[in-house]
Amino acid sequence: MSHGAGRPLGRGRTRVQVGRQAHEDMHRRGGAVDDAVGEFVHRLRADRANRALRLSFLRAAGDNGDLYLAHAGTRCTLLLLSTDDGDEMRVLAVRDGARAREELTRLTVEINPVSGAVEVVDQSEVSANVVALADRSETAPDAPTPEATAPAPTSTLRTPLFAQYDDRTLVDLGVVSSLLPALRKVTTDEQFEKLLTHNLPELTRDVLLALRDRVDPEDVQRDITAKWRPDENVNPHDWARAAQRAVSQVETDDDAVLGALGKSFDAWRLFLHPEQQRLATGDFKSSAKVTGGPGTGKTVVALHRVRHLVDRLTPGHSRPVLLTSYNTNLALDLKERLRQLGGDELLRRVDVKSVDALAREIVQESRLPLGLPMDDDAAMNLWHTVRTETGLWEYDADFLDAEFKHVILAGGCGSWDTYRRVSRSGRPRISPAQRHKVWQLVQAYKAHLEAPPRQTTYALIADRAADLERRRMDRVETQARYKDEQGGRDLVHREAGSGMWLRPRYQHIVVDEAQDLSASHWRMLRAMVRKGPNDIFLVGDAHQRIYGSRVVLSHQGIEIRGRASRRLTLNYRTTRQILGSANRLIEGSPFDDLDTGTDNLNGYRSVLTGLAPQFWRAPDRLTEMRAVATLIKERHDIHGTPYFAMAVSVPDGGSATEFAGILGSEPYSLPVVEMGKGGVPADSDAVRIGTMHRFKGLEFQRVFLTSVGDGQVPHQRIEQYRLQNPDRYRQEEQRARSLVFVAATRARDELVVTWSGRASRFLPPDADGTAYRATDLLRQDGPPSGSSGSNAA
Ligand SMILES: Nc1ncnc2c1ncn2[C@@H]1O[C@H](COP(=O)(O)OP(=O)(O)OP(=O)(O)O)[C@@H](O)[C@H]1O
Repeated sequence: MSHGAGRPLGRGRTRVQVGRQAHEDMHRRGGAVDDAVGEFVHRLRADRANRALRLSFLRAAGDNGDLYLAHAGTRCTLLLLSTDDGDEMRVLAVRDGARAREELTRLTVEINPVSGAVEVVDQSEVSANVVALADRSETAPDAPTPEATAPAPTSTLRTPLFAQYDDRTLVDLGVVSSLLPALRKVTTDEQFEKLLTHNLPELTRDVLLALRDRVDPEDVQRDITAKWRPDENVNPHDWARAAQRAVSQVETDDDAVLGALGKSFDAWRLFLHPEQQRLATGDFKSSAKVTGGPGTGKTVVALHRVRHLVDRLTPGHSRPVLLTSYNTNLALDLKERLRQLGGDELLRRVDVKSVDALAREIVQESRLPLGLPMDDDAAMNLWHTVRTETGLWEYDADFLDAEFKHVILAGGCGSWDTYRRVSRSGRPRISPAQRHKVWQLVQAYKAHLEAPPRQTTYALIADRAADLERRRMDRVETQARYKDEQGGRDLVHREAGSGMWLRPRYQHIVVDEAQDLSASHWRMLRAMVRKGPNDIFLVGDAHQRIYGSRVVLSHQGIEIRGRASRRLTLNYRTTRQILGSANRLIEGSPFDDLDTGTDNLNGYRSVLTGLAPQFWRAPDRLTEMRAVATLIKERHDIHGTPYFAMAVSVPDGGSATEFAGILGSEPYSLPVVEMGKGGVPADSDAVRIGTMHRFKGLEFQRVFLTSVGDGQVPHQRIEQYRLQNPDRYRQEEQRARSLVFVAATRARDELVVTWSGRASRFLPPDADGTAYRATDLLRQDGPPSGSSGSNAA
């Protein structure tokens, strides 16, 4: 049935949604288009009959939907889907310029039978691009492509890239059917890359990339397609239902849509992957855990989870939800991102703080003598002092510190007798006699801390806080039992003398970067929330563990069962090229799943494509630093990258100062800022310089991973353990790999790796031979380093 002028649109308010592809159209076109669409949506909501909107009927979509074109200011034209007689409208695509109307008219719009999403494809533009490339290779068969320098056979002789999959298979996997004619013409990787530059539906893009990487269709079905299936059957002709189904769209109310149409556009505020959405809004019998490689949106899920939990609270003024993380600067970052998601209203119901800050507050609140907390460096120095005083040189400070935190405190070892028996699984082996010596060292360490002026460490504070919270929770539970025995009468209890209400400290706890928390932290958190549905929700990745040691959550009373443990695999931050190099850093090493199992990065992938990482080799350190300065200056001056979007990672604090000195002085004079514990002011337009530790959880457009030389990464001091203590050696090596992995995966668009002397063994074996030479870069007549250049990764 067709409607000459569409179903009549009565007056009245309309619910307006903006689809993901339309958002991407806007994002690609920039701020003015965002503003124009925002203004249009605002007016459409108020009255769809407003003539100034210049809505014109285009064609019917199935039996219960209509497509309209509309003008948003003078800047752009929109394609809209109207259902329910105009009560529901969805912006499907946005174009600007003189040919906008024509471009929108020729779009194919269909309901994807797998996901139920309304999807848009510009068939003619896609075909034209693909065909143009095919023609080029026919007329110039010898022209080298980036992938192949051998003469290319003409396209007529080539087999289409996806020939082995029939149409049915592709559509069943989720590929939008209107793309198939163009897809069948794709015979080279170059054409495929071109196809990917189009604003394709997310599922289609992901499936095609997986098939191109030779992933078995059955695995694609399980790992990708299945995650997009809604809980109901999809009717690909029911446009009204499809419009309501808002696949992966988490904000459906209009104010939220409008709010996001500003200049601070961030897709994650509006659209989650269906798997992310399921996790953020799921109902779990007890705790839940989300793992996944860097950039898979774990933090995004954690933030949405917080909002979901807050939305379900009864109104009040308290803060019953805790959002916590290991680092102070990350906690600050989380607070800011939470504000972006739900404004001050959301923040008012949430405590956002680092675990150590929280532990400190608990101990302070108890009024027990706390002692002055030492920072990590001072705590480490104290181990050096104790070793010197006792003459027990056999154990280094790193080992002792870890043994103290991860065995003695984690195991609640208050006496030699308990330490003698405690399990040390996962720790380097030591004999019973050695264990005794370690115990002596620990006693000396504690004696130092207790001597006036009393001092303490964050590990001890967390341990003390965990005990205090455990006792508090015991009392809460005793009172609850008493209340039950009294027939459920609502007793108002107060802690004798303290004036504090006796109730669990939080209703829900959400933890980011969970892999770095210690056993004491988990004990404390466990005791802050009553065991029950949705108590603790944690996100983390053992591949990125750079502080703590393995903690088995179930041993800390945190139970995660069946479907409450999920892994995210789609990276939204880093290009496939960068990810490929980063993944090689940790390939083959075993990692845990934060519980009793193991984890891996199977299926971990990115749908973003970009440059291969660049490798630069320098004969000495000064040349390396000058090369980095030159590259940064060029990215800024020629490619327009703001300074704040670039970061330089260094192995230690001393190198940070050294780099800052060279970059900041003549002839480069670049604005630089060192990344400290408290982060960096967001508005300072300066290149960030920091140790790899500081890069955790952050992201930058371009990352310069420096000093990745032999003896520096991993540090040569670990060589002493190679023969003498192989367990320790493995641990140190794994941590060093994780650290470089974390730093490398912060890069969004470009990763530049530099070193002086010989390359680190973590880099590809031919790195020294294939890397660019920093000396060429610094020669007056040397070649430019072009951020579009690439070399072997
Ligand atoms: N569904 C989504 N749509 C668009 N962008 C997303 C989505 N999910 C995450 N992102 C973006 O991907 C990037 C990485 O997200 P996030 O920081 O949550 O990842 P993560 O898994 O916590 O990473 P890491 O472990 O490396 O800290 C961010 O830029 C975020 O905005």
